[in-house]
This record gives sequence, structure tokens and C-alpha cells, in this order.
Amino acid sequence: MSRSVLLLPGDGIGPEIVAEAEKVLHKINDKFSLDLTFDSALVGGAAIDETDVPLPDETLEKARKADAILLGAVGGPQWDSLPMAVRPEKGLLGLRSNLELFANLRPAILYPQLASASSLKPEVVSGLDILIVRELTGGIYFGQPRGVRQLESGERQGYNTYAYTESEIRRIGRVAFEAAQQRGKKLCSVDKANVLEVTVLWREVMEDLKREYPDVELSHMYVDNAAMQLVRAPKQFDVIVTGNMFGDILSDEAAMLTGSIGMLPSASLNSEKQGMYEPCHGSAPDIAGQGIANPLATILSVAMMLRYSLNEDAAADAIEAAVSKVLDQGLRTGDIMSEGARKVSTREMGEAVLNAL
Ligand SMILES: NC(=O)c1ccc[n+]([C@@H]2O[C@H](COP(=O)([O-])OP(=O)(O)OC[C@H]3O[C@@H](n4cnc5c(N)ncnc54)[C@H](O)[C@@H]3O)[C@@H](O)[C@H]2O)c1
Ligand SMILES: CC(C)[C@H](C(=O)O)[C@@H](O)C(=O)O
Ligand SMILES: [Mg+2]
Repeated sequence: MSRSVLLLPGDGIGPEIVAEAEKVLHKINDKFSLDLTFDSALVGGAAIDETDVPLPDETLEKARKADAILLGAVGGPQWDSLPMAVRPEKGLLGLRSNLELFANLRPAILYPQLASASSLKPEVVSGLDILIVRELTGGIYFGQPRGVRQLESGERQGYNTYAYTESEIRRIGRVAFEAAQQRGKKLCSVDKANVLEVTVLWREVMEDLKREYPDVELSHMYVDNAAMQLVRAPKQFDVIVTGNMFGDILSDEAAMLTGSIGMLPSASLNSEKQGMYEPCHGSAPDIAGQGIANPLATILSVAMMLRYSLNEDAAADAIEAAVSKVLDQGLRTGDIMSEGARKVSTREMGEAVLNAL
């Protein structure tokens, strides 16, 4: 049965890292006879430059039909002065909301070879394996009303709305409880229930769900404490579930525990397990075009695609093993470089993964 993968390289380092991940996908396709077909489309700033909008109808149509999507990154300073509604980031947010990709899985795993690349002491991070489950289509990112308005005083006021319905909380809660069941059976729900009513409801719904998952130990933590605990003692966590904005912030923080943001993949799934896969990092305008970005988060996102949307666990395992092998060989892009290792370019890293496969 043929399945289709849509490639959305996007902006900045996006095309550089997706090019390497694409080679890996082709190789895996042949090696495991997966019968995958490929297409590509414009999103973000690249789409704005060609079509004036960050998410052209054609891209959305292709995305709806694809079994899985691989996205590089969107955004960059040249589009930062555009109105909010037509910025590159709206292309990404539009894909997430139109495809109802509400469940964002961001695994922070420390490859033992990179213990010294982390900014934390090796004993604090060695063996780290946590999963952040971030709600992706609700919360303050999408709440209405929003905007900038003129007050009677003449002053302008910016405002956003932080809202979650019970059903939105329940469906992301179930994903997180089920993930915890498959792992260490510990779930920490992160909120700000001491200040925000929306997260009082969040906590209530999580408590309610707990009854359906008696084998999972549920705890709650305020987000400020969670940010601190993640650098103090990150291994206390197994699965973390949280809302859209807290999850955005905590996952970048967790990335650094693994050595670099260039190592953190992600899956964004809807209830049919259709998924969009992307590295957690952005378009890195500061290093774009130099051929030095780390492609491993994107290559590891391909492994997540094979596992979650295409049900090809053996192929996913092979990619993860190949990544581990190149790290064993001492190959490092600049972001994970340490003494005694060999510094390589984006392309050399991609080639090394291909060879290891
Ligand atoms: N999913 C996405 O498409 C996504 C995610 C985050 C940010 N963005 C956008 O990206 C642009 C830049 O945002 P930012 O600078 O805040 O975050 P960023 O993640 O792009 O970069 C932060 C820092 O990490 C480094 N970095 C990121 N990815 C790397 C990689 N693969 N290898 C080596 N180093 C890497 C960058 O060089 C930079 O110093 C903005 O327009 C933002 O909106 C997009
Ligand atoms: C680019 C931006 C819209 C996006 C987000 O905030 O979700 C990014 O930071 C991410 O983490 O995927
Ligand atoms: Mg982010």
C-alpha cells in the first residue's frame, strides 16, 4: 500500500536540514521497501515570497491528503514586520489547526555520547529520557478575542485570551496518560492553577481522568517550579503534559538538557494519527545558508514519522541506531561539538547517517 509524505522545507536552515532528512527517507524507503511517495510544497516565508500568503490553499490541500508531513522551520527577520495574520509562523499554526494536530510529542532523550555537550553536569542528565506532551491547537495561541485595541484613554492595549474547553483538555490528557502507560507510568501535569482559572479546570480534568488510568501516578506542578526542576533534577520526570505556551517554553528548555536544540524532534498528531513532524527548533537565521546546522533533530523526526504515522517501527529503529552510530564515530555539528570530536557540516552529518544505515 503506497503512502504519501509531504515535504515542507520552509525558511532559513529549513531547506538545508530537510534535504538531509529527505535523503534518509529515500534510503529507508528503498531499504525497507516502504512504497512511500513524495511531494513538496511551500510554507512560511518561502510561500509569502511566491504567493503573498504563508499557507497557500495548494499546500493545505496537499497536507490534508498526505499520510505524513515533514516540516523544516518557518520564519525569519525579513518577514518580522508583516502584520501578524500573514507572518510565516501563521503558516505553521494554520497547518496545526486545520489538520487538528492537537497532540505534540517532544521527547528529550540524552544520547550518552553527548553527555558532555549538555550545559548541565553529566550526572544530572545522564540517562535522561523524558517526553513532553504539549497541547498544540488551543490555549493562548488560538484563544479569542485577541488583538491590539485603542482604549478610551487613547492608549493602545494588546490582549490575548487563554482558554481551554474540557474536551480539549481531556483529549490531550488521554494522549499523555496513554504515553505514560507505555513508559515509566509517571505523569506530571504542569499548570499555573494558583493564578489562572483556565488551568484550575485543566487540573480538575486531569484528576478526573486519573480514575481511568489507575496504573499511572499523576502529579501536578506549577510551571515556574517545573522550569526550575527541569534544570535542577530533570530525571524526576517521565511524561509531562501541559498547555500550548508552557509546552513551547519548557520543550526548548528540555532540548538544552540533551546537548542542543538541534537534537530535539517532534510529532504533532491528530486523532487519526495523521502527523506533521518537525524539529523543535526554528529557522535559525543566524546560521542559515552556512551549511552548519545540525540535521539530527529533523532526521530523528523522520524516525518519529515512521513510528507514529506509518507504523514502520523497524525502519524508525534503524534511523535512531544510525544516529547513535554517527555519534559513536565522534562526528559533531558545531552546536554539539566537544573536545576530541570531529566537526562536520550539515551535509557531512546527513551523509554519515546514510552510510550508517
Ligand atoms: N517550528 C518552527 O518552524 C519554528 C520554531 C521556533 C522558531 N521559529 C522561528 O524561527 C525564527 C528564529 O527563531 P529563534 O532564533 O528564536 O529560534 P531558533 O530555534 O531558530 O534558534 C535559536 C538558536 O538555536 C540555534 N539553532 C537552532 N536550530 C539549530 C540547529 N539545527 N543546529 C544548530 N543550531 C541551531 C540557532 O542558531 C540560534 O542560535 C523565528 O522567525 C521564529 O518564529 C520557527
Ligand atoms: C514558530 C512558532 C509558531 C512555534 C510555536 O510557538 O509553537 C515554535 O516555537 C515551535 O516550538 O514549534
Ligand atoms: Mg518553540
